[in-house]
Amino acid sequence: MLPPVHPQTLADVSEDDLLALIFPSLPTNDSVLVGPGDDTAQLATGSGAVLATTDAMVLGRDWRDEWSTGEDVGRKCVAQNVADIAAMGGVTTGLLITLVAAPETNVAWVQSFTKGLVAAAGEIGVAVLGGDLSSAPAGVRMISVTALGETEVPVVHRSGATPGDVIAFAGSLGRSAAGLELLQRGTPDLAPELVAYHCRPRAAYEQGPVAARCGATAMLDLSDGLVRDLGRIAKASGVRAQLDGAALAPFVEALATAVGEEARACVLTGGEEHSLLATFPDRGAVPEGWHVLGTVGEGAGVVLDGELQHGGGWDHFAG
Ligand SMILES: Nc1ncnc2c1ncn2[C@@H]1O[C@H](COP(=O)(O)OP(=O)(O)O)[C@@H](O)[C@H]1O
Ligand SMILES: Cc1ncc(C[n+]2csc(CCOP(=O)(O)OP(=O)(O)O)c2C)c(N)n1
Ligand SMILES: [Mg+2]
Repeated sequence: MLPPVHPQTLADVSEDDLLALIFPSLPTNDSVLVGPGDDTAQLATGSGAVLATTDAMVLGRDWRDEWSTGEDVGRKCVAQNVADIAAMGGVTTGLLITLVAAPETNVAWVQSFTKGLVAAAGEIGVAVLGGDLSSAPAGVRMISVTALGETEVPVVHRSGATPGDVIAFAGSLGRSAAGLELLQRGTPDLAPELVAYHCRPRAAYEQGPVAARCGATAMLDLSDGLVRDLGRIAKASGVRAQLDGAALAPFVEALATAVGEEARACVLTGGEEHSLLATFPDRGAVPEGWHVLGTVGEGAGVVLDGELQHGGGWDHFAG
């Protein structure tokens, strides 16, 4: 349990004071040989190889304090990274958390962030191994999370799809983007469950290793939009990804009441969903609970009902 909410800003406390608030609640697991507090952490590995990934979140770009609580941000930064490990077929074992924040940041925000982080990591048995704190100019706050993981099965790359494969996903489509759209319109009450998914995504992490065991030929997690991310599989594999509009229709319809005409764009180009998208050698190999969306053919790019798809999706720099 975290101590009661703190009334001060970071300018009022020392780094050690702040760490003393954070450390007691951090989750651990059996792989942790040295946890937070020393110069590095030490993690035992069973498989002889480590999966490593990192993802950053920046105030104003990845979240707004009017829309997301500290707890939401804590949960989301875990989800983003754990989904990346799952997308290789792996299981996350530990996380390193860097918090860079302006001195005017409330200590209560850091406590709320830690609560979300601890909850999301603890629920899936992931240890928080340590991290770093740094100050920033006024108005700046960012989080960087590094996740470490392992896999008992060979990793699944983006590059293994071949013509004849089936495209499928586990999780949801367009819900995060629809939630963001409602926040931007100022009508979050129209579908609070979509807003909740945007603020606190929880991907089907456990399906990553399942897909790997079922022979997935390529896989990634949907962070920048279905068409853009599928295009990455197509490009890495040297194939054409063929989406079937009829297979996508129910996911578009499910969002139509909340966001109307935008529903299709949410499904095709919405980011931050963190569902797993994979290709399998045939329909029989697609695991239970996965939804088939199309097939892999010869050529390049992504087509929807035969029509080549251009642009859309999230890009930090090109917009
Ligand atoms: N600044 C960087 N230096 C080196 N490699 C990077 C950097 N940024 C991203 N990458 C690598 O580029 C690839 C694509 O990154 P990204 O789009 O962030 O992946 P993801 O959507 O899985 O988070 C990843 O393999 C990532 O490790
Ligand atoms: C205030 C705000 N504006 C816009 C967005 C939408 N947004 C921010 S990042 C992103 C996509 C992916 O993020 P990134 O951290 O680059 O994921 P990666 O591809 O590295 O996994 C999206 C759709 C948001 N979450 N919050
Ligand atoms: Mg990234």
